[in-house]
Amino acid sequence: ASVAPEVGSGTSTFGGSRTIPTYSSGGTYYLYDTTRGPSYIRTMTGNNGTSLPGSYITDTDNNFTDTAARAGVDAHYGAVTVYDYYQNTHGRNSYNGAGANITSTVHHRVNYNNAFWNGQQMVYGDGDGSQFQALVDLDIVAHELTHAVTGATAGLIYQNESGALNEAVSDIMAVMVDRDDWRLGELSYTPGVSGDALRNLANPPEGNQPDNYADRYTGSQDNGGVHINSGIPNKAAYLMAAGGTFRGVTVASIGRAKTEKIWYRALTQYFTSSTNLAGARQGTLSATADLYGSGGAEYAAVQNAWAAVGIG
Ligand SMILES: CCC(=O)Oc1c(C)cccc1C(=O)O
Ligand SMILES: [Ca+2]
Ligand SMILES: [Zn+2]
Repeated sequence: ASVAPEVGSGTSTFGGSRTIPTYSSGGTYYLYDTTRGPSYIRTMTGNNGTSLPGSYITDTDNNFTDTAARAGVDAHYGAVTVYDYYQNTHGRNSYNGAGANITSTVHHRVNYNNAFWNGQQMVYGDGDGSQFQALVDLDIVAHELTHAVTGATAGLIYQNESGALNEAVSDIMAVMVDRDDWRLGELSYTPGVSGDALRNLANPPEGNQPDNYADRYTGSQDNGGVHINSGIPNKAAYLMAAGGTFRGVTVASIGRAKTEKIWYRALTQYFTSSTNLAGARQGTLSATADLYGSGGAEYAAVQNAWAAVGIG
């Protein structure tokens, strides 16, 4: 058929190749998926300008190897991977739970060290080549799409403690999608330096974040420290999943699978727009009680994890 969904491939920014869903029409191939819940999941290029969504990324065959296509290949791979995570792990059909279409745009602006969800779509910069290379690491894609999930559910206000929780939810879901580690954005961050990451949920201070409530930032920078204080709930989530003794408190590991279920249920059933970090403790405890009861190892681990970071 000259118009059909296809399975294609493409070269990744980070080396190697990705298998990606594509669409062909009249011999032109597009980064465009029609095989999942949404009518489309599509990845566009901003051509290093500011207009959105920009233009389609195309190829004359089903193997996207052009250098200019690499960021698009990764963003597209990430978008469908994160879609599948929410559908398969949490039974959620797209960020709104009702199959909303997903658009991503890469090559936004010039040397842009940012990635964001603008309320309608995901947008990715190329980085300046020093602080970042293309910000299309799977962790980052999952972080951005989770901002959309949060926006469609709890709507956590993006400032002060509710904003730190908003950021933490995005980081926590991101490390559950990119399940190999507790680091965030390591492929995109500082291409000239190996072994570092944008943030590390196992050890937030590595990313200049606090890992306990007493050390929280109370200033006005960064919308009241949303990317700073997220280290506190991030550390709590890490302790729930991996366990450990921290600041004199021992937390028994409950594993990643239970931890992601607890946080997803807390986000979608208990968190509201004004939930602060004390409210995050309460919401995750309520979610744990719903899922596993309030007398078991899971509930104790959640209690201890928050206590270890100085909350509750
Ligand atoms: C892990 C992804 C991330 O933090 O993206 C951002 C960057 C790189 C700069 C500013 C804001 C964000 C964000 O999405 O919070
Ligand atoms: Ca990672
Ligand atoms: Zn964010």
